[in-house]
Amino acid sequence: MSSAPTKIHTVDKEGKEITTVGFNRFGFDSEVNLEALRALYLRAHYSNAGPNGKSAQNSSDEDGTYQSNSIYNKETGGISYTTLTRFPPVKLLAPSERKRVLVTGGAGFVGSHLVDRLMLLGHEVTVLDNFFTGSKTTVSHWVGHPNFELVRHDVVEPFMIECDQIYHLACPASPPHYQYNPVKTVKTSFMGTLNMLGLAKRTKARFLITSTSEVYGDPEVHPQHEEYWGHVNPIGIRACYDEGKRVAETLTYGYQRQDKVDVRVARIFNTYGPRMNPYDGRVVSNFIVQALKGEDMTVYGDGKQTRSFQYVHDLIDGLIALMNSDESRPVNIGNGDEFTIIEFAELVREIVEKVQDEAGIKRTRSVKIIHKDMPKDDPKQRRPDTTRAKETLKWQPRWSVRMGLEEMVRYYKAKMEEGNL
Ligand SMILES: O=C(O)[C@H]1O[C@H](OP(=O)(O)OP(=O)(O)OC[C@H]2O[C@@H](n3ccc(=O)[nH]c3=O)[C@H](O)[C@@H]2O)[C@H](O)[C@@H](O)[C@@H]1O
Repeated sequence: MSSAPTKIHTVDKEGKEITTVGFNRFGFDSEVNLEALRALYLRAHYSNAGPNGKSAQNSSDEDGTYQSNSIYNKETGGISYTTLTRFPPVKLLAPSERKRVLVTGGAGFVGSHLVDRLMLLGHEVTVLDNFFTGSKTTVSHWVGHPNFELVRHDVVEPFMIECDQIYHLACPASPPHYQYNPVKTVKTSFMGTLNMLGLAKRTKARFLITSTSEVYGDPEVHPQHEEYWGHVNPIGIRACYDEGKRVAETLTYGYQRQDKVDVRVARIFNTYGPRMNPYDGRVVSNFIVQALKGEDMTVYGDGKQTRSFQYVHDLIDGLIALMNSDESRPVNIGNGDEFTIIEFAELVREIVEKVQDEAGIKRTRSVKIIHKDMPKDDPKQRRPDTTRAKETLKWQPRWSVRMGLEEMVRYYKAKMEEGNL
């Protein structure tokens, strides 16, 4: 089903139109046009850069987006994939400005957005991924580009390459995924980080690890600031991830002290956006998919636990700013807008209904909120104190939760229409 084009009006928390993401800071220009990014993940009828939006730069793909398509045939049960005949235009940088960047976990949800940004900015990007939770489809629009390389590799094994910057993201991040094979999760955090730090030491590349708010465990300090040591159950079902990331931070600062490796540590708080695996079990993807399909939304426990959700473009701004800044202490990157999970379920339902109304879709039933058992050790509250990021990176989130959710709902809705969800 192809919908009529929807002019998207995206405003920031202050009501100002968002037309670009990123900024020129710390000698690194990370600014790109939002439409150029959207053309890589939103279908044309949801992008102002589509055939009717006219702002697209020499777009070659039929529908004005730079995405490879998957076409599902219901009758045969077969799926066919197309590749692009022309790549999205990237910035032409002087060789002295062009960085060789390694992104581990670059085919994952966050990794693929970082890759899009670095590629559009004109850098040379190598992605390492074992495709355990990442997927080739998230970066397939870059495969074959002269600035891009995709390598199937598991970071628990050493890897050699010459590079200037390493963004080390590789690790399953959703609770059902990281608990699926807890030994492998610890191994990935420990050995993967050890290998990548060894690589940084040899190449003198700057090393950034994406740590997590889960290092604070079930926090007794609220909101969480970077000086808080956390409250983690070291033998619980979440420990493989929490303790894995804690030891990864320990290793990172060990290499800094011992070997003078130039390190950056980002503690990422709950993040959502397009390309998040719809079945990875996290709350944002679960709620949107359930509401779009007209299924009941599953709130765990009484739903009074809180989370604070940030949109993926804000996170990428923060990661790039941190990498290029002089801040080597851990930095929280997250959005301070805190919701109880019940409130959040209601917000998602309202936004899904808005997007459905916009497309003239009639709902067959009203979506109910139901309760399921609370998973063990689930943190009761979480909100970042982002004073450090504000002071040292001059970074703060621009996307309201509502704006980001609208875009994510449109992304999943388009996937659903293609038979891909
Ligand atoms: O982003 C973070 O800071 C970290 O925490 C998250 O873990 P969690 O906050 O538990 O994320 P979700 O699985 O999305 O759950 C959020 C809350 O919603 C609840 N939930 C989840 C799924 C669902 O269907 N219903 C539901 O009520 C959970 O019990 C939890 O209280 C992510 O999974 C980690 O990748 C990340 O490092």
